[in-house]
Amino acid sequence: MIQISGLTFDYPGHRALNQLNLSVARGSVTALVGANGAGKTTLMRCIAGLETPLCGSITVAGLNVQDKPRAVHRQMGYLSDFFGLYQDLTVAQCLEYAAASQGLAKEAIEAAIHDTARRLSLQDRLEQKASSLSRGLRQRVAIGQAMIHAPQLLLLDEPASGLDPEARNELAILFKQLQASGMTLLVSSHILAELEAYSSHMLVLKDGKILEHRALDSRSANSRALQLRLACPNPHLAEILAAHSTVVLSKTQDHHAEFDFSGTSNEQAQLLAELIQAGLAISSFGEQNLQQAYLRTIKEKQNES
Ligand SMILES: Nc1ncnc2c1ncn2[C@@H]1O[C@H](COP(=O)(O)OP(=O)(O)OP(=O)(O)O)[C@@H](O)[C@H]1O
Repeated sequence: MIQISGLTFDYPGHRALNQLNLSVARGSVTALVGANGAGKTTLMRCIAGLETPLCGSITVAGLNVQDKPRAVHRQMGYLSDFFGLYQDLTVAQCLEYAAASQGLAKEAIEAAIHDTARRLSLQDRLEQKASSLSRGLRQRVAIGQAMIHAPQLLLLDEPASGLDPEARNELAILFKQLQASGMTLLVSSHILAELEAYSSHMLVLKDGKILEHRALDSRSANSRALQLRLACPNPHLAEILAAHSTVVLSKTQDHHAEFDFSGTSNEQAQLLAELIQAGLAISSFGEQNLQQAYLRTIKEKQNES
């Protein structure tokens, strides 16, 4: 869906993106993560055709973003990290405005408003003014504006910032529904637990470069990152784990280990049984979450450089 080759972007006196190469698969949901200033917003703005790179090329659905920005915009929705709504417009008017500016035919607009409102559970709010909406509802209207033209690709910059846990959960459910309907999503956030609920891939940026881009779905990966925690420390933990040919250790302490495991779920269950049999008092055993995977990536790459 997105192909990027040799992308470099400079702000005056600062290189924000440095020779990025990237391919984002159709139908994926990619969590775009990285520290403040890593280049996430700049990357999204370049993909959205809102910035002109120094060099490199970006194509979306086979269309070159610089050559055919309007055609690309028809395939794409973009929610900026600082979006605004016209306060005096009702929700229906906000959606109508977005539909018209996306070039939807007049006769298609009414249906698009109702379809979008239904998907975002905004049907009961259509006549309410934007100024009277809660933060979560405003966010949903802004997402509605970005997707009213049924784009193939949705770029969302910090879509959950400022939302309460319930609204975040609703957003995660929505993103899963959008993915199920065939949409490709690129979503940036600092809250990794939230991205984990719906992401299929993780793209880590650091200082304008890609640190890692990989699938999160362990069912499609050859190996998965597991972690184990002990109720009582055991000085032989590393030794016991290392005896298994399916295990490649990445970090061990007396009470905690992180490792890559290559094997089926049955073999994983077998490993757990053998570790318990070996006398380890295991209090938790399972896949690393996104936050742990992210911190591990950052650490590994730091050690490499
Ligand atoms: N208009 C600008 N002029 C100069 N430098 C800028 C400008 N906008 C961003 N930068 C710099 O470019 C780098 C990348 O910024 P960007 O906003 O893309 O990062 P980010 O990963 O989205 O950060 P955050 O998580 O804080 O939103 C940062 O070092 C930032 O200071």
